[in-house]
Amino acid sequence: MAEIVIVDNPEDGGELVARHIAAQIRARPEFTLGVATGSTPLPVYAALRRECDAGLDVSSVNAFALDEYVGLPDDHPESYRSVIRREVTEPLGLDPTRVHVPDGDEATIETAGERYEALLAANGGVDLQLLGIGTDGHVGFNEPGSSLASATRIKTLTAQTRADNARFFDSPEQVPTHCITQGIGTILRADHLVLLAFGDGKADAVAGAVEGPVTASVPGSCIQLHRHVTVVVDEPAASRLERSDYYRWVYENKPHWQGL
Ligand SMILES: N[C@@H]1[C@@H](O)[C@H](O)[C@@H](COP(=O)(O)O)O[C@@H]1O
Repeated sequence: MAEIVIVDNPEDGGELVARHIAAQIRARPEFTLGVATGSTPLPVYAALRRECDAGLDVSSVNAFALDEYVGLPDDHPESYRSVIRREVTEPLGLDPTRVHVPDGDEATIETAGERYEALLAANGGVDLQLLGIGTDGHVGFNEPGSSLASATRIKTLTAQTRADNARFFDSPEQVPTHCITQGIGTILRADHLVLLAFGDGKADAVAGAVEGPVTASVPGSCIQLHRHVTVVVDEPAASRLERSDYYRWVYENKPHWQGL
């Protein structure tokens, strides 16, 4: 079972996860962090930045992003390459040559998935993968129906995801129709998955992912197939979990020697 941690607010969730990541980096400086875009992981990055300001050395940390839009120029402010640079690489002071984002260039898109898989394999994989979840249950950009064994590849975004992400663009029509995303099979190869979700808009997706059947119709339910998963949610996002009292009890009675 995944460990479900119900926190008072996103900031506490960010602190908890960042403290764990910082400890891992201190133990092994060449740590590989799987980074995600979206608003959900921002409190983790903010807390990690405080760790860096307090002296955490991240010069050997590698980072791999989950996904990218197809067809946006690299320097478009909403390309995930730009978002990761602005929200992760620069504030944390990561070495940009160690930060990787799938290549969404249309001209070479046909081989981009294979190239990204090869890069991940050459790096030895991801140690800890941060995940948000879409309101439709997607992880990365694996929309409902994505194969649970999928590798990095091109996907067509759903109308729901395009509507959700329209807030980042001047108009809804500007949201790209296609993306390249690590597959669910790729994500499941990371050593530790940390899925975060905040707000009641995520309550159904969280309930489906944690307690629903494992199904390609709710890609987030893939976490049930992984041996080491931590789900960090606030009360509103946890509100549709049937066993939340049990999760709280488990967390409160966790042996002191067990980390995240
Ligand atoms: N591709 C990203 C996902 O990786 C992210 O987890 C999700 C939720 O975003 P947010 O955290 O802003 O709710 O939507 C985006 O479309």
